[in-house]
Amino acid sequence: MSHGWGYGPTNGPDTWAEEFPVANDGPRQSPINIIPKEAKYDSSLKPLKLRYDPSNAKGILNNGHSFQVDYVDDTDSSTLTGGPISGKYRLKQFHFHWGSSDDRGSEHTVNGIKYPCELHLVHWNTKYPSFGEAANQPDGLAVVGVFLKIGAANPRLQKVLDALDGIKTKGKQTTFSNFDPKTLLPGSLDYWTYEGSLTTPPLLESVTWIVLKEPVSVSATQMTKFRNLLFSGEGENPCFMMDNCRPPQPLKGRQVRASFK
Ligand SMILES: COc1ccc(/C(C)=C/C(=O)O)cc1
Ligand SMILES: [Zn+2]
Repeated sequence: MSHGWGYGPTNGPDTWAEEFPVANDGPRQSPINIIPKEAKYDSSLKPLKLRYDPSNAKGILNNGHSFQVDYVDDTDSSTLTGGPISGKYRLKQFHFHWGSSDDRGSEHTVNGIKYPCELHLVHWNTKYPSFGEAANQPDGLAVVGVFLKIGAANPRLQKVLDALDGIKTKGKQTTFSNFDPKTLLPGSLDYWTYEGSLTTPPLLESVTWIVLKEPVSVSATQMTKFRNLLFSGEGENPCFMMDNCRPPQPLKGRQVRASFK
């Protein structure tokens, strides 16, 4: 039976370096703790431009580590431009990381503070022929991170949360159509940016991170729906999906820039 990486006591983030040495040796691992006072305002940073076609949404999948909403990415109809990046990056998927309680769950932290959940919108650089090729390039990926903070129920999340009952176990997927992920973003697109990596194996150091300063809301009841997913497959011992978050990694001299004063 494949052991495989995960978030448990025997296969969690502290064990990943056994199969993926970059976990410990890499100079640009993610996530990180963001210290706003140490971020440098960069007036050359452009505003983010996110243009998504809702009809590109194609499915929702429980991948055994999180769930992801996948997008058709064979044209430039859902793209990220501007911000710290050059050129055009296509939306591939979005997914979340969350905790077992409302005091933890995000991967990035701000002054050491954890949010209960973090959304990642994954994009790839169209100067490369595919996501797979781009994922192996230092400027191949751009991930927009959005913190979720406990508050009023977020109606923008509901369509995603209502789909989770259909993908409870690892490997399950259903169609998921007509969804604009721009509706998940906060009012302000102010961001911090730094050069980092995927936060799950293979932990490729190909990500320009764009972490939004302003969180969006999620209610405690909505958070229970995330935690009702299973890491485990149908017919396996049930293991509820939570704390699927890698802790912050050493900054190793990297500069975090801010798009705002
Ligand atoms: C092996 O294929 C992979 C594709 C995507 C990813 C991502 C997007 C990881 C992350 O979000 O940290 C990993 C593997
Ligand atoms: Zn992620």
